[in-house]
Amino acid sequence: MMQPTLKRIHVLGIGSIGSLFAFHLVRNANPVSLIFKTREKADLFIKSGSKIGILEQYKIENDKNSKETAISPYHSTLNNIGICYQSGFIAETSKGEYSTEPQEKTRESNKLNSEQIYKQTYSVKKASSINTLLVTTKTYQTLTAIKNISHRLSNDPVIIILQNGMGVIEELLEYFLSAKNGPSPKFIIGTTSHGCMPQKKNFCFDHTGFGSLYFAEYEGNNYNKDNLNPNVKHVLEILSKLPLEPKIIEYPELYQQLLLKLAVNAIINPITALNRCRNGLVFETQHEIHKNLIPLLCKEIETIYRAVFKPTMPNFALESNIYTNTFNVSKNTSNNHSSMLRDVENGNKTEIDYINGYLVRLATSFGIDAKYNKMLCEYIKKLS
Ligand SMILES: CC(C)(CO)[C@@H](O)C(=O)[O-]
Repeated sequence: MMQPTLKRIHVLGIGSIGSLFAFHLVRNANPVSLIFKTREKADLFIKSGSKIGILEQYKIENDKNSKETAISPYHSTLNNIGICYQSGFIAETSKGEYSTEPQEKTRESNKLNSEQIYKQTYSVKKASSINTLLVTTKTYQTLTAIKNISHRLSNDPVIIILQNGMGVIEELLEYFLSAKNGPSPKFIIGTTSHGCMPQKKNFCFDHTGFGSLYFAEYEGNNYNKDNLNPNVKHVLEILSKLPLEPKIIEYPELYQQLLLKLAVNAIINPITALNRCRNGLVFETQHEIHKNLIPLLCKEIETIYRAVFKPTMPNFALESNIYTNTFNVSKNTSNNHSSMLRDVENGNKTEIDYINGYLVRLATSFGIDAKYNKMLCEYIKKLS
């Protein structure tokens, strides 16, 4: 069998989750390139030392019998010793340039613009083509971000999609199908409840909640579980070694995990954004209105999922299980500002169209009126 020709993993979307994964991929000895949106951002990364810092902040039980002590091989090295830095990344731009270490500084002329300063300061090289791409961008930015790097994709890249919300894979499939003679990627879809938040310091993050992590080959790849594509298999092997408790599963099970996570996000994200509160306060009594809304949302989501899975309803999709699962995530990530709250705080667009909006579209396709999800979409859009 032909050996996969995978070299470097490119990460698109250098936010909290992208950085957490890039950090652990490099610690596991995988070559990683970070694709920054702008030259300025790549420049800032290099000036900050070309490193990512992670502070493991999730609670570790000291009890010897506790399962949690076995979660990550990095506990002993990372926990209680403060932030841990990882270097060894290449910073790239979407155009396909990357910068090596600073050359002799020649910044004496203030007549130079930032582009010229950059060119004189760093040696800018042409970046390699992309075989393996980990996408952790915001859902609404993904299609544009992929279009911007499409000239750099190899003929048969493996694209891993790991983000909140749903609906992006459909957009990407449509794009790649319509681009004649373009690359024909194989997709891996992931979902995670690991909590990670940016610190004030550039490129430093708090890993605040040790959650779950699942990956599966996307079924639309003409998935055949007895004969996985060798490149996909190789990438799944790399992902399975991450110290974040990854589980490699089959797509139908992953689809359920995606819908489970979607339900969590459809409750925690808009409620934290509307109340400007941390995840841990979503179920607290001081937020009475939204406390009453949660059971209604759980019921509505159950109705939608019942239509999706008809005639066999999986347990996770029952109203009571959606409630319990969301409650647990809110407690496990209690100190987090949800991604939607952070978007609202920073004046950014939110992912509401790919979370509650996706549920509304799914409901409509079954003739269901998802009025509580619709209401949350309207409220959130007024904020951002
Ligand atoms: C799980 C979650 C709600 C934790 O903050 C996260 O998915 C988020 O912030 O969107």
